[in-house]
Amino acid sequence: MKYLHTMVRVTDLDASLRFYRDALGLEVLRRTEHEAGRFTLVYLAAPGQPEAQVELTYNWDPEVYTGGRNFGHIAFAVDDIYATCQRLMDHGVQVVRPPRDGRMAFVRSPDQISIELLQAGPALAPAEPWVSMPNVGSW
Ligand SMILES: C[C@@H](O)C(=O)SC[C@H](NC(=O)CC[C@H](N)C(=O)O)C(=O)NCC(=O)O
Ligand code: NI
Repeated sequence: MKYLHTMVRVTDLDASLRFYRDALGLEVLRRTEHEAGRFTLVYLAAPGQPEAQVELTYNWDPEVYTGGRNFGHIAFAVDDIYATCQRLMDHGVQVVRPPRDGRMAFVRSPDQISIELLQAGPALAPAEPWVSMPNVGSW
């Protein structure tokens, strides 16, 4: 068995690409338009990790997605959690759980999907502004 992808339905594909591609740094591997089913699929992955994908599903006809607590988050290891969080903030993304411990942070996608960011290797040394940055809501 081989892990392929996690699929999330998105309400605004352009906003989601600005988040997953531009802010988070994932690369678009493939995009398919499905006229009959009236939906678009976009597959993304971390650079150099094409085997572990996020599949964005965009239904052309608007739907309301009520996410249950059963879905937790999608997690990524990052080389520098401070730089990653700064880039996300520079793209207008709120860091709901700042990396005060130099190790873990959470952000949410435009559709409120939780994204966990974990520092690869040892935690970074405590540093401002992260040390004194409060949580924002839940994740
Ligand atoms: C190609 C493979 O990775 C897929 O996931 S296609 C699965 C297929 N997706 C859709 O039909 C997308 C549009 C649909 N309206 C939806 O929102 O899912 C599918 O069978 N989806 C059903 C599901 O529960 O994922
Ligand atoms: Ni799929």
